[in-house]
Amino acid sequence: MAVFTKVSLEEARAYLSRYEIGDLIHLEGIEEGVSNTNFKVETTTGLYALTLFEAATPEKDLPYFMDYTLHLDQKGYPAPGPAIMKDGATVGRINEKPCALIKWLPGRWPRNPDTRHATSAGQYLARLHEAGRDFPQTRENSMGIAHWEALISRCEPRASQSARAVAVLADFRDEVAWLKTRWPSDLPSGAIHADYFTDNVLMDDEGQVTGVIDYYYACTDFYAYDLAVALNAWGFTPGGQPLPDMIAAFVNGYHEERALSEAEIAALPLFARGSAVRFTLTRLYDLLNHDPSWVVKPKDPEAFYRRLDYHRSIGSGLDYF
Ligand SMILES: Nc1ncnc2c1ncn2[C@@H]1O[C@H](COP(=O)(O)OP(=O)(O)O)[C@@H](O)[C@H]1O
Ligand SMILES: N[C@@H](CCOP(=O)(O)O)C(=O)O
Repeated sequence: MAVFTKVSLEEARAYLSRYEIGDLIHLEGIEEGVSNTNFKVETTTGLYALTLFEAATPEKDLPYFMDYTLHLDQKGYPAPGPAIMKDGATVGRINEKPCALIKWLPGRWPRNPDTRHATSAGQYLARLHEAGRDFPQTRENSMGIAHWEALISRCEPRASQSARAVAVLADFRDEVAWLKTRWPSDLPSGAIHADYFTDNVLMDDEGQVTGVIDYYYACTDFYAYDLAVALNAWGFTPGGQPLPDMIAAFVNGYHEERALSEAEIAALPLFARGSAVRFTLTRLYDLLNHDPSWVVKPKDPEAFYRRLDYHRSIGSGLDYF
């Protein structure tokens, strides 16, 4: 469950009075999610999500996230743009937590995605990149390759309890060194989502995207890296076995909307390896630092580590198509 911070009806009413969005009808805690506290809010003018940002989301970056989603929303992309307060602000505070009221988007994330879902998701990732092309702000990828060695170092002290974790981190020392010598420097780049997982893409009953949420890792990086993150999320079983048809459906959906260059296609296996390292590392860090009394269950790092074997076996980016 993800209501880390409670909000009473009185507190919600007082906060919502800063907006011109009518009167509060209903406030409901959302159990899903692992990072932030979310509520579904119904007012006399419509539906919204109220997010209270917990420690995982840096407060200093909230203006970037709000401006980016507002930009996408204004371009007609189905992103949850923030509601704007009477004084022009988009970020407020409830119970000492920074918070924002954002648009509620229709749809449900696909629990059992098939190739139809993957094609639509691929198309909408490409549209996200196109819609953000003229977004003028930048944000460094705080989970990008420049940070993986430091993340390995932060995992190592606690990893010594587990022979498996020690072996994975030793493998990653070599892997990151190898990736760094080959990482491209001049591919098309811009605003990326950086966490385009199935649970962040809302869809209708026909498997078509209705909304893309959770922009709290958004940053400036290569578009093809964002695609590789998404292929790792959509193209494997929950346990980490590859689903080549899903990978092909996603990548072809993307390519239809935004044609990938030869250099971007060539970089895909490298980016897919890097993104498998990134998510294995953050999941491992969370697992090693998990307190069993916490309600949120840590995600499985092994499932992401297995993806690395698959990408190491790929000869060319064209093999994903
Ligand atoms: N703007 C929104 N529109 C519709 N549903 C939303 C919206 N924001 C959050 N949700 C719902 O809340 C859940 C958790 O939100 P999410 O942003 O993924 O939380 P976390 O960052 O904690 O993982 C989502 O799976 C979705 O069901
Ligand atoms: N998608 C990441 C976890 C990021 O958490 P979120 O709750 O902010 O989406 C993973 O699967 O490791």
